[in-house]
Amino acid sequence: MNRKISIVGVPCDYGQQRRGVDMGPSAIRYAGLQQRLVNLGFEVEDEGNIQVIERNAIDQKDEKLLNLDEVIKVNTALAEKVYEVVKKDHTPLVLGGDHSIAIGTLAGLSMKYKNMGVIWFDAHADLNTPETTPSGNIHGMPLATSIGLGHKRLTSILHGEPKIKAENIIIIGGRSIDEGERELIKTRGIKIYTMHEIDRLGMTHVMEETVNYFKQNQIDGMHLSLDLDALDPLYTPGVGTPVAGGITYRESHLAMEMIQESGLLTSAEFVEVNPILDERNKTADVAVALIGSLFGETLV
Ligand SMILES: NC(=[NH2+])NCCC[C@H](N)C(=O)O
Ligand SMILES: [Mn+2]
Ligand SMILES: [Mn+2]
Repeated sequence: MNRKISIVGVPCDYGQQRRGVDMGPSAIRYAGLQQRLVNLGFEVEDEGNIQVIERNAIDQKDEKLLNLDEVIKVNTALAEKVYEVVKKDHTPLVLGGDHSIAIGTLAGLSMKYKNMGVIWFDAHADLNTPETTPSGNIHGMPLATSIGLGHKRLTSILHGEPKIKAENIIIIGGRSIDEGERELIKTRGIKIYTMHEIDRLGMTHVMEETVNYFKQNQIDGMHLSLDLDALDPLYTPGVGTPVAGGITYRESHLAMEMIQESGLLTSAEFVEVNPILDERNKTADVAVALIGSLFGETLV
């Protein structure tokens, strides 16, 4: 990982229907992100926010994929930005916004990494397609999109190839998986550690297996996409789609520390922080604490 980090904010809430997640980047910055990274010895460049058109100005069209045009616009701009960041060899740290922004992040990263491993830390699998989505919300589709499944205009952002390989995905924390997603997990052989495996094996074992698996696959980069709803809502109440029975604060820190220890990490994104639903910025505080561990903070 390069010691120069580029922060990119994406104040996008078009991938789902609750307002407020567009304020995520601001809340995470406010929680002390930059100083935290500087204290760890990183050179930090805040690239500012991707421009997102004000939601009030858009009338909701009656469409199957909600706000498709806006999601495409944001993700195209983000993909180009992330590509710029990796071209100058900086480590991208992307702040959401809802999880639809992973479409742009992964597209940008795919320009540099051809065999990238992706850790999808999430209560959900985000593997829906226009055919299987129960909601029409594009934040439920970024993983499917990135392996080349879904609306052509989404899968062809930046280039027409799949952005990542299904066998290079590991979902951690899953506990709300839709029928169509289950099918894809089976047919595509996508690796997933649900809460069942986390309870049964323990987070240490899950992370050891994750790191070993990626080493076996000879990945050329590793991206962490962390949806704050992976944690139990007890710790991160400020999310739009909370699911009970999640990862604990301690387990999530351990996972971050073990990713850091692996030395494989090359980029990260933290998404779904919704300050309107939060309690005194608790969820953004957790995001920044996790980023601290991910980038090398230790207890002593
Ligand atoms: N990134 C998220 N929080 N995604 C939640 C997705 C929920 C549900 N599976 C859907 O497709 O609508
Ligand atoms: Mn989620
Ligand atoms: Mn998600």
